[in-house]
Amino acid sequence: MERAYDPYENVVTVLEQAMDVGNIDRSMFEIIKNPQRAVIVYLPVEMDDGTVRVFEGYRVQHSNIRGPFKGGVRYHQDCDLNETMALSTWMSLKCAVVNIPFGGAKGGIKVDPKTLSKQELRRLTRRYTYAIEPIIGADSDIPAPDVNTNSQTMAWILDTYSMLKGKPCPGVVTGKPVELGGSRGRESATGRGVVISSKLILEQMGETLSGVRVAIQGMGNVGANAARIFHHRGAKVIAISDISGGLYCSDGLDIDLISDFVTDGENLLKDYNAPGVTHISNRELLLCECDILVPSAMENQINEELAQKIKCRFIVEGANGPTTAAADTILSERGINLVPDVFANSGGVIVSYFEWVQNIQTLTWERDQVNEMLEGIMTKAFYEILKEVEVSKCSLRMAAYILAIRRLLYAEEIKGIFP
Ligand SMILES: NC(=O)C1=CN([C@@H]2O[C@H](COP(=O)(O)OP(=O)(O)OC[C@H]3O[C@@H](n4cnc5c(N)ncnc54)[C@H](OP(=O)(O)O)[C@@H]3O)[C@@H](O)[C@H]2O)C=CC1
Ligand SMILES: O=C(O)CCC(=O)C(=O)O
Repeated sequence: MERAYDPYENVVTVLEQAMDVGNIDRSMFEIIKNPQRAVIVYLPVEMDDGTVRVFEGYRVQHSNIRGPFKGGVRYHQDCDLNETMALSTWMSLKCAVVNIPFGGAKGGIKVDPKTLSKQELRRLTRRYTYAIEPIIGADSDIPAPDVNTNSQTMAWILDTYSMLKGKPCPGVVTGKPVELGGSRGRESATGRGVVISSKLILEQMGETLSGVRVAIQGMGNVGANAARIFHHRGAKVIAISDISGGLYCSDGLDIDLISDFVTDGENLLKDYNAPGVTHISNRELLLCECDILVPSAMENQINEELAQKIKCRFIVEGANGPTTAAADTILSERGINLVPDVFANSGGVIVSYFEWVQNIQTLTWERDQVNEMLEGIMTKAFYEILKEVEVSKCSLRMAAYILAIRRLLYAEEIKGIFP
């Protein structure tokens, strides 16, 4: 019988592969593999009808060796401890790849947020913050948005934490509203980073974004912002999707019109109609002929079976862990270039870093300055990854992992592992 996909098992497999390819001392593997702390919390919440439900939540702190723990909070019905462990590991790797002074963490609550009212979500978020308050803080662990959470969620976390501390603590979360100390450019940063990654990989082939055909799975924070920025930079977004299915137009979709249609969060793409636009399934989107495929929804979207059939030239991973380790090998054999999640979606945490720096120094920066600095950090990291590709004769994913693992282990070594 086929075993169910486990994201943590997947990231551990890739870590092992990278340590072998990079010739890294395997005796250090357990340090990289295991999170420093994994917390499960149970959250009693009063529903609007007066009943009480208890939700399960998590905060996994993978590593703070290079700086405070950092990573988003996800609300999803399939969220569990193993997924949160995988996501926290990816955060440590991501911050190390782009060389920002943060470690890695991730949080989540097992809940389908679409079944809760706004008031119920607020009470749930406040309960969760209360439960993890002892282990978060501007100098210890800094949450941010992830799937089904946003600047509003961060505002609730900020307010609850500040109430408990008896003072404003803006640096405890990033991705909050600009009016509460959020950074300009954070909302669109992950999508912008995906476009920067695409531009950088195309440049290696002597190409530009102009006219390239892009298919994007997921029309949330990452996918929608990436779609908009691709569109405005001259790429042709030919397919996009959300949970209800996808839209396809070989001449390019009108992303501005579609964004307006889905902006309030009420409308689904399945209800969008326009001349020349056809409805496709998420599977058809992943298999459509295009230059760049951007999975920006969930893990485990590109498996072995799909990897054999995918018809794109490049994959740029907007989501965390959308490609399984087995699929990765097949894509590599087929010569499909893949820009890995730990680099491609790092724009969010990079601008979160800028937000945190602004908060602790009581500064506010302009959007252009933020975007320019984001591009600078990503470009530098990309060339470091390319250098590692040459040295280790490996894929971009392997090179990014090798670079990150070496940085994490070097920090362990100079700190002195034992007290
Ligand atoms: N937000 C951020 O800054 C960052 C996010 N990421 C990663 O990017 C990915 C997306 O996150 P984000 O955009 O924030 O999340 P959002 O909740 O904003 O959006 C998720 C999108 O994916 C769609 N979706 C969910 N499940 C499926 C599915 N099975 N098939 C197709 N579409 C699906 C959702 O559709 P619907 O809305 O209809 O449910 C929605 O359009 C995640 O892997 C996340 O960890 C990585 C770095 C930073
Ligand atoms: O902005 C952040 O701190 C983290 C974003 C995130 O969760 C991620 O990169 O996966």
